[in-house]
Amino acid sequence: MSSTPSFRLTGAEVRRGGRTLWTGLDLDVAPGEFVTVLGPNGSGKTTLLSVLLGLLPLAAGTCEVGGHAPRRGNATVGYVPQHTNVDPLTPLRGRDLVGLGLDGHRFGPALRGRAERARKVREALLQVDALDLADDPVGALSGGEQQRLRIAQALVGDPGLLLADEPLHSLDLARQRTVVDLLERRRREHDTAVVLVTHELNPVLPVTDRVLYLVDGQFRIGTPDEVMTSETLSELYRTEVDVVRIRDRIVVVGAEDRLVHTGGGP
Ligand SMILES: Nc1ncnc2c1ncn2[C@@H]1O[C@H](COP(=O)(O)OP(=O)(O)OP(=O)(O)O)[C@@H](O)[C@H]1O
Repeated sequence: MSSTPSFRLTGAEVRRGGRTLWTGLDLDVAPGEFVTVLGPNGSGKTTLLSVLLGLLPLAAGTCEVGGHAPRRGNATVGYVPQHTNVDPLTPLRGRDLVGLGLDGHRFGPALRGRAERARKVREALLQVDALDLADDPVGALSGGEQQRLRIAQALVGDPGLLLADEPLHSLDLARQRTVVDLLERRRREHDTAVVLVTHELNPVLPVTDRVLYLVDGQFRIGTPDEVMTSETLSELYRTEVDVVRIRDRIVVVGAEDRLVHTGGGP
């Protein structure tokens, strides 16, 4: 395993709309590590991804991605944005959407030819079990089908770091498992670090190395066993929260108006 972290945040602080979302965040993520980011709406989970994508400067501290300052269009970073449905009239086929993952990183012109490009797109489609969607108009696909294409788009550039914002959204349980297995294989076989933002911990619990839990400017980082305890979450939420383990699932009770990752999952 390489000694350069996939990314490193040191004393990181982010402000948005005049509000400090979090401050003093130190986080080194190793290649191949799987980090799950949890927290209520507005706690700054997506904002963390924006920082790593070079879209938002820190208000304080430092951020390095692969040993360098984050920058837009970094070919080594794959991104699955938060889900929005594609306009039904968008004239894109499945394979075109996936191919944008190459063009967006300016890989397109460097590829030897159309055959090589087509091979990469096909490989990415295969990885998400979506080869049958290659020629379908994207706007006519279901939310879940579009989501699988987006994941293929993020993988087509062969990223060393994959940032995924609620990638299980609108997938049924079988597809959720397919995607989680895919991400797990990706990090194991290619050493791709994965940062996954979600409201549903349980589907990714078996593959999660560490949890970053953000609440109202406070955060905790650690293994799921370290972070997902009644004591730690009660501290974070500043109210009594119970964390209960039922078989291999974790259920959080006591802050239902703010917690949305209770229940659900396989
Ligand atoms: N472009 C922006 N300008 C100003 N404030 C913003 C901007 N984008 C997000 N914010 C604010 O930053 C805060 C954090 O947003 P962010 O999207 O990171 O939260 P989140 O934890 O991902 O939430 P959710 O679970 O709802 O997706 C919110 O209060 C949001 O309103």
